[in-house]
Amino acid sequence: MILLLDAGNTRLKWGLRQAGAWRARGALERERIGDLPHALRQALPAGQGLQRILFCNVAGPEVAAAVAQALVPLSPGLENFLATPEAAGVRNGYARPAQLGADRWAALVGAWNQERRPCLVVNAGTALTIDVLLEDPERPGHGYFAGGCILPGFDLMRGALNRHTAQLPLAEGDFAELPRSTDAAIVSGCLHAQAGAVERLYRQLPPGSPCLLSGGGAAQLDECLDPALPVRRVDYLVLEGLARVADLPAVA
Ligand SMILES: Nc1ncnc2c1ncn2[C@@H]1O[C@H](COP(=O)(O)OP(=O)(O)OP(=O)(O)O)[C@@H](O)[C@H]1O
Ligand SMILES: CC(C)(CO)[C@@H](O)C(=O)NCCC(=O)O
Ligand SMILES: [K+]
Repeated sequence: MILLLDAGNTRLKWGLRQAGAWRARGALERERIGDLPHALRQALPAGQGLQRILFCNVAGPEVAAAVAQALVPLSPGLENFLATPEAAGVRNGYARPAQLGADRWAALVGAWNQERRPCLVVNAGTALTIDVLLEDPERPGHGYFAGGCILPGFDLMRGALNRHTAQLPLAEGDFAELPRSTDAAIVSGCLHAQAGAVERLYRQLPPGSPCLLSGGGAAQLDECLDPALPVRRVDYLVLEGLARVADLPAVA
């Protein structure tokens, strides 16, 4: 059994994989990382241990330490997954490839290996990331991460308005094309900004390319995207990419 871990800034997502298939997946709030061994023991078939742990972390050293600590009783040792210039058939176009968030890189690897064609890779989490994945002009059949954007996620956007103004509440409610209340104006303003950025970056792709949407905010964002956009909702895209890397034969 292999354990794949995606530590984001809000939640830790985990997946157990065996013989190329998921045995179990789940998510924990970052304050509940101590519950990870319990969740894993419930999911692991009796008598089965972990052969390998692949850890993708963009949440900093404290979270890394908490995860390592929680896994001591189970752990064969954590392998850190980091962005590299190339992985599993995808080339990283960042000026400094190692600067790219490991979660974005894993999602891009997962996306290419699912789609094998250009796509927009969107993760609506604590941050919203919108990444352009093309076919590599230098290596047909391979993926090329051509660049992408980082925005505040929905909660960060509406939270910033609330914290830094006198009159704006922590808005709740539904999206409206043309809002007529303060709450709707804030909720819709944040979602218009996010959807607009997705639709603008989508212009970088060949017409008809899929837009892969994942993360805790995916459903909410999906509701206000242009219906003409070919959206594909993918749960746990980062874990899919990590699984692809873990399933590869080790480089000698
Ligand atoms: N039920 C929900 N309805 C609407 N939006 C939601 C919901 N749950 C989460 N979100 C939005 O999703 C974003 C964060 O999602 P979540 O807490 O699942 O983090 P995540 O996708 O695990 O991100 P990270 O990888 O950064 O931890 C926030 O912007 C939040 O507003
Ligand atoms: C953008 C986030 C926060 C998204 O989780 C993460 O991928 C990150 O910290 N990235 C590092 C910077 C970058 O990707 O350019
Ligand atoms: K994040």
